[in-house]
Amino acid sequence: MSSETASIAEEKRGRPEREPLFHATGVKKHFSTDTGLIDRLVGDDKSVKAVDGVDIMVGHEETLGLVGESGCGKTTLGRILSRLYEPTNGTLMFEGKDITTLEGKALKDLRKDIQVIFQDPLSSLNPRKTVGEIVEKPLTVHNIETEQGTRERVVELFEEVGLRKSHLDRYPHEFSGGQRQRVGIARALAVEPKLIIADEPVSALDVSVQAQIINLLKRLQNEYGISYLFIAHDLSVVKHISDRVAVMYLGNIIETGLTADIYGNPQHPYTRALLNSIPDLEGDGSMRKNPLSGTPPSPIDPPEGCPFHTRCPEYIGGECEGSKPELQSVAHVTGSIGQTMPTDNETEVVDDEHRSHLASCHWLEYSADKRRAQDPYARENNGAENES
Ligand SMILES: Nc1ncnc2c1ncn2[C@@H]1O[C@H](COP(=O)(O)OP(=O)(O)OP(=O)(O)O)[C@@H](O)[C@H]1O
Repeated sequence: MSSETASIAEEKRGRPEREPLFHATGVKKHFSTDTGLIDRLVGDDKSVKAVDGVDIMVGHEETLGLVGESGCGKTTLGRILSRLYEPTNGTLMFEGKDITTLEGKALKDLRKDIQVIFQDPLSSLNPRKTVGEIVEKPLTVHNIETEQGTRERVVELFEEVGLRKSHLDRYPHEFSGGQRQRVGIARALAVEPKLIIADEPVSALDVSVQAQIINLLKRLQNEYGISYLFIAHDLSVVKHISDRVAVMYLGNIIETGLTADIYGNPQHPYTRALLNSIPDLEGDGSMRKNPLSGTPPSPIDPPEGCPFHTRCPEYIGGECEGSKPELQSVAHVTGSIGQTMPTDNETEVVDDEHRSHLASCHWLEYSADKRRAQDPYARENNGAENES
């Protein structure tokens, strides 16, 4: 780490900010479909409800993992947060400022703070440019002057991400998938962003290369003080990198919490079923009890009430089909499963049936989230726990 990057992380840590880095509320993205005149006249809403009312926070220097089955809206949400898509509804607050409708120079400046890394770096790297030119471009676009000069800064960025100076004049197709992802990371890092939205950044890579990229992202987080929204369908990868996890289903966040809580003590039936769908690799490799079955309903016509009720193993009838549950803050779960069920910041003892009912009907947000997301020092305080 250069002294320059060390000071970036130190400067970010020293700021007395208490609000989350990113706080989005009531976010919706409804894609219109080509409906006929009659549908439009009778007001039949055939839009794709890709994101359907999401509240989400990302804290300073933290990694929030975003998981859920294919088509649940992860990419759409990531694109809204990075302002690549306009939200249909909702408010996006970044560092306490409303960025929902930024345009022109203000939006260009925001792009410096929020960068995106894509799953397929080949399609996001210009094939006609050398990788050196690709990494240099954001420095020139944003008029970023560095002490050592642009070319030397590009060399330094290459070294930061594990590439060599001799790679500078090669083209993207001359690299392996892992190396291309490193180029994508160097390009994002060039502008020293505060938040990187990483959309399935390792999904296309071999397992050993995945681990290298994850370790690289963690190291850069420590050096530069970056936050990540890490989108992935692979729950094992998310577990390794995330401080907190948000679980998404059919355009909604249905549970968020510290990684250890989500994986060790999931409360929502969907989270439990999703985790049960990972083969038990420490056992005999078989599926666990009650894995997910079926496929999600269409986001054009999501079910009334709890969107998961059509597949929920804990479905209890009419109540699940009533009003759509709200994400609720609940006390941190400390007991073993079934002994306690948190409700509205209180912990009360309930029987198993009541527990299932509550878990089915209330979407859960551990109150520990809020402490963490509002505390810029939380990562340092909790870092040791996460590494064990
Ligand atoms: N531009 C679009 N127009 C219409 N529908 C869209 C558009 N983009 C996404 N969708 C739909 O919105 C829903 C959410 O898609 P999205 O790609 O955000 O999900 P995802 O969780 O990222 O899925 P995956 O893991 O497969 O990438 C899907 O039903 C998808 O078909």
